[in-house]
Amino acid sequence: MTPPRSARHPVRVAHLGLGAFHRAHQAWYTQVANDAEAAGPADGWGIAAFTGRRPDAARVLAAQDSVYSLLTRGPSGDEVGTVEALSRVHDGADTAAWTATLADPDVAVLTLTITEAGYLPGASAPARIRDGLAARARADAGGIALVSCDNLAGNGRVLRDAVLALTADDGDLDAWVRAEVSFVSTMVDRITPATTEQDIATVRRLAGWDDAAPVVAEPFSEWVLAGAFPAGRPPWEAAGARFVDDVEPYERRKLRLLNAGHSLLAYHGLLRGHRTIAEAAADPVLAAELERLWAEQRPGLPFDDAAVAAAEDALRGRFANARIEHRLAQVATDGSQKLVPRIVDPLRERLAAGLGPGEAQLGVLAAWTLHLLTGDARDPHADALVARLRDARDPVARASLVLDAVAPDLTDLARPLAESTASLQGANA
Ligand SMILES: NC(=O)c1ccc[n+]([C@@H]2O[C@H](COP(=O)([O-])OP(=O)(O)OC[C@H]3O[C@@H](n4cnc5c(N)ncnc54)[C@H](O)[C@@H]3O)[C@@H](O)[C@H]2O)c1
Ligand SMILES: O=P(O)(O)OC[C@@H](O)[C@@H](O)[C@H](O)[C@H](O)CO
Repeated sequence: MTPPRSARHPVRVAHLGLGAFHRAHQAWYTQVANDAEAAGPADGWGIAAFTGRRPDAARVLAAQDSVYSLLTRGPSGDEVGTVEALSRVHDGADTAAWTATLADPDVAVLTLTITEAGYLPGASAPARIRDGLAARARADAGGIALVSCDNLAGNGRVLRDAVLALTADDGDLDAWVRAEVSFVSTMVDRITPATTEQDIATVRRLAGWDDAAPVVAEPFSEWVLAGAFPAGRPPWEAAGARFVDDVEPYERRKLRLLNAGHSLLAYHGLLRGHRTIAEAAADPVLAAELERLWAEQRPGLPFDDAAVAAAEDALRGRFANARIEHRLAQVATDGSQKLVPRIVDPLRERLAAGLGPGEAQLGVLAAWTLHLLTGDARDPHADALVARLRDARDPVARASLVLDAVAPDLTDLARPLAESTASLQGANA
């Protein structure tokens, strides 16, 4: 049984990448915005959400009228709410629905959660966006804001570059995109692990209906945005979103403390036999390594010491929330993409500032190397690297290959990275 909807708002937002995070974050902000305005079926902001790669999420959600439960899981209890901000869901392969949605003049915003790899040259999302924008230009449907919600530094700029790379050979479309499309940069934050069977059972008990697509998230949530919305936007500030001139300081803080910390816990934690972020964070060796990493990442953060200390303190509590089962194997995916903004950029900045490479920073790259060599890594963009690592003739050659993949300008660090990897291997033997 699906709970009856109180309203289906007109579609004014499109979304690509119908994963857990979209449902716990942007859809929840939209829900709160609609609630705050007491929006009815004729107004408010409905979302048409498209899957990124597989149709599964759309199938399951369509069977329950796109309504689902959000289980907010604090350190000492659960709260369940119903989200009905999705007005309709689609298989991303449905190109007719996609182009019709983007060509709709009522659609003012396209949000994206397509993972870091989704922006690489050759990925499908930028081409789909180009096709959608071409349909919008043909329909003369006016400006639109594209809002990347992926964990990338300068995500608005990265998206703009990826889209413009595909419009360059079509002068009219290129000029239209440059004039009409706003690429909004964002910092997004809410720890949202993949939903488990156990979560589905918990929601069944708490919500009282058989939700096949609930999503679980921590209570903490943050969204900071910079950029124009030429056709308007939901009043997301009702749920705490902040609109600023420059999102970069917030992005840096998040990527270099939270996400870098996650990567450290994931690669070291898996080598030490842990399964979740909370388990790894409770390991005294890793807790100390995390503090060391945060100290090394500190120089590039544009906040005063008190603000950084407050962010770190909040993170200690968030990582320790053992009721959020955030699997290290999930966090460890796609390291070849994630490690650049999280670890390599801050490491590079340390070197530029005349500081030595951070030992904990090198330690994360060392742990990633050993993770790749286990053969368990899920990172399609590193498959060739894994094969070459296995064939490498010695540890320094191996470290050079790793650096070449994520930091080709830093191959001088091959020897210290090889030493770090050897010592980690010894410690975990
Ligand atoms: N989960 C979180 O805590 C969290 C927090 C902040 C930001 N994010 C961002 O959101 C992204 C998705 O996280 P999630 O938890 O929803 O993961 P998920 O696995 O639940 O969903 C991933 C979504 O991305 C789509 N996708 C994957 N690869 C793609 C590609 N190459 N092109 C287009 N679409 C693709 C999938 O189809 C799916 O819809 C993350 O990669 C991250 O950048 C997640
Ligand atoms: O989402 P990913 O896979 O890029 O990274 C894993 C986690 O670090 C990430 O999802 C965090 O939990 C999230 O960024 C918190 O807001």
